[in-house]
Amino acid sequence: MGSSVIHVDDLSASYQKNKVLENVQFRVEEGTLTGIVGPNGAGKSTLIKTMLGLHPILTGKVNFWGQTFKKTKKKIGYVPQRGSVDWDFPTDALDVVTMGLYGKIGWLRTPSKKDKGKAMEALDKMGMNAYAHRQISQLSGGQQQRVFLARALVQNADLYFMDEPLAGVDASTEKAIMAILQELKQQGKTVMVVHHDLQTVPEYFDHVLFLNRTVYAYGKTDDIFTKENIAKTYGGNMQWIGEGDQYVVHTTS
Ligand SMILES: Nc1ncnc2c1ncn2[C@@H]1O[C@H](COP(=O)(O)OP(=O)(O)OP(=O)(O)O)[C@@H](O)[C@H]1O
Repeated sequence: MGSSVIHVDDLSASYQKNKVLENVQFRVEEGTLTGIVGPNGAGKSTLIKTMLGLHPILTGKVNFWGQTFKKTKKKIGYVPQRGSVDWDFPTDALDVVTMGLYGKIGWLRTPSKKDKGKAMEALDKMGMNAYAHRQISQLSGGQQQRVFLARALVQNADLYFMDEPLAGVDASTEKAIMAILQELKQQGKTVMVVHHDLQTVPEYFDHVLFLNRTVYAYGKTDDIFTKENIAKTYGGNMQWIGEGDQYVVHTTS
C-alpha cells in the first residue's frame, strides 16, 4: 500500500464573501489516478487552484508529502483548463512544452539542444511533432490539449493536477490522453483529474472524489461510485439507468 501524498484538512475558500469550498477533507495515496467529479460550479477548479497556491486558503491546511506546497512545487505538475489560458500569446508548440522544463533549467537559462530534444520527444509522444513550430493560437482545441499534456510530461513531476484535460477533445485525443495518464500511474505517479463524463469514471479512474462545495465521498471507484453518492453530490439532477457495471448516467436538467 502506498503512502499518502496529499493531505487536505478542513479546507475552505471563497470569492469575496461567497464561500465556495467548505470543510474539504481527504487524503490521496501515492500511485492513484483520481477523477474529481461534481456539478458545474461545485468548486472543482477552485479546489485545485487553492491546493496549488493560486487561490487563497481561507481556513484549513494542504500538505504534499507532509510538506507545504512551496517546498514541494517542483514535484507537482498542473494542467489548467484550456479556456483559462491566453492562447493568443505569440509562441509555438515547442516553446510551450520547453517551458515545462523551466522548473528544472531555471528561467534565466536558454534551453539547450538537449532540452529542446526532450520537448520534441514529448510532442512526438502526443502525436504532435509535426506541429512543433506552429503558433499555439493556430492549433485546434484538441491539439492545444495535447501540447499541454506534452508540457506536463517533460516536467517529469511526481504528482499531477489536470483540470478537464478531456473537455472538447475528439475520441482519438481522449484515448491518447488516457493512455498517458495510465502510463503516469504505472510509473507510480499520482494524478488528479477534473472530469465531467460520469459514464467513463469506472473505466478511467481507480479513485473518485465527489465534490460539491464539500467532499461527499472519496475512495476507490469500485467501492464508492454508487447511485447514492452520485445522487447526493448532484442533487436530483442525475438519473441512473442500468445495473452492475453498466453505468449509464443521464442529466435530467
Ligand atoms: N474568479 C471568480 N470570481 C468569483 N466567483 C468565482 C470565480 N471563479 C469561480 N467562481 C465561483 O465559484 C464557484 C466554484 O467555481 P469553480 O470554477 O471552482 O467550479 P467547477 O466545479 O470547476 O465548475 P465547472 O464544472 O463549471 O468548471 C462557482 O459558483 C463560481 O461561480
